[in-house]
Amino acid sequence: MEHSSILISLSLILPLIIFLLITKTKKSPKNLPPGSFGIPIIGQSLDLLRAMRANKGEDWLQDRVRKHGPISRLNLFGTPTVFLHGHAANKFIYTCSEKILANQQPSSIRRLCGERSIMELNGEDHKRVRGALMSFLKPEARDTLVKLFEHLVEGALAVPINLPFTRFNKSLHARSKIRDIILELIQEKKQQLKQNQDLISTLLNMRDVTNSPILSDEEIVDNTIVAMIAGHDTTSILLTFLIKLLAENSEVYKNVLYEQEEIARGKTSSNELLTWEDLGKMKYTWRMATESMRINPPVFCSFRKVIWAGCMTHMDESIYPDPSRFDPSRFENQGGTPPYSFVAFGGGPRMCPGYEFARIETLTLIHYLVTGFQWKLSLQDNFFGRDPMPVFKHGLPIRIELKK
Ligand code: HEM
Repeated sequence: MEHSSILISLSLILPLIIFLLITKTKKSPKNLPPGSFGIPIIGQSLDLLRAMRANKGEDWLQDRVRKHGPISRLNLFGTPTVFLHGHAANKFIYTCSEKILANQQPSSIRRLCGERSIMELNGEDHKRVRGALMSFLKPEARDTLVKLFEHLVEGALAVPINLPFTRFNKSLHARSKIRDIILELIQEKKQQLKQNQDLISTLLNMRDVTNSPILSDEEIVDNTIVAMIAGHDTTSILLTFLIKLLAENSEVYKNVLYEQEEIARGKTSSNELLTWEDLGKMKYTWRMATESMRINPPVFCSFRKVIWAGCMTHMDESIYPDPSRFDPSRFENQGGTPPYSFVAFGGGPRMCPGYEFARIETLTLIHYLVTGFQWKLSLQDNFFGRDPMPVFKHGLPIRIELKK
């Protein structure tokens, strides 16, 4: 072997030997939960991501619970962390003070969404930004930039190694382009001084008692990115599941159609828009959407300083008997269900501020879809994996036509 190749081999193997020696000789402190942190930075990330892409994320976490119990340590997406499981964990996380469990995302999400995004902030800063976002989330929001956001989301749960051709590197590039576009929009909107037409002008126009802007430009950039990610993929994946469900389950379709046609019949013309009152009448349709999110929650796991998959309570037999059965009537009377059992939108002070917005989008789309169109799935065998959001392997091709 040539000298140069020996040197290259040594430089690759030596760090690994040193790492193994260190981890062998270093005793883990007694008060850490069971488990291990694995290889630095990578830890168990690749294992979990592989399981999620095969839609086996829940099984992977269940195995962990069987092996180490409901609390264990691991290393995910560049951050040594603690995994918590179960209904008691949901209750603890959603109700405990931020002094005990401050919000902190894995470093991949932090670097893609920004240091000043709502998901990183705590205390008064969190309240200020959340208030600003919530005051916008009443009217409608949407924009272009879809492709860049797709790239950005792909790297949200990834090992945060920024080397050329890695997913994370592609996502960071997408973030930097999105940041430039949003900064340019901020400058444009500052000159136009238009009132609350969209998310950015709403955030720009917000003033405190001294008439100073409530959010800095960087905070507007980071939180526009979060609102786009949190608001786009979540609702669109819910709608994808519902379109599939309605095509496959004739009983559910019949009930939804009956409810929506009743509402359409109450209109004097087909151009008359839906009202708040109409949305309130769509009780069965929302129960169907809720049951769909119970079985297939769009958001699989969340992070504070710990990671937990709160939605695993959705499959707890003692809370939801025969949990794999699709049954919207479970949500008719919620009296007997313990709090923090259905957590598709999270809970506590960090519960999804887009809940109402997502409900309006979903109910409105389903109304116009079932009353105006009929459709069939083009593919029968189609399964989904999480990447990190649920994605159907072949998309969801459908044959759709106007109702006669
Ligand atoms: C079906 C639709 C949706 C689902 C299932 C969903 C789910 C969630 C969940 C589980 C959380 C809490 C995560 C945690 O506890 O760490 C959350 C937070 C959040 N969601 Fe949603 N969401 C949806 C739609 C939306 C929409 C439409 C928007 C905005 C346009 C939005 C904006 C946000 C924001 C900004 C946060 C962070 C809140 C904070 O940290 O205080 N979401 N969402």
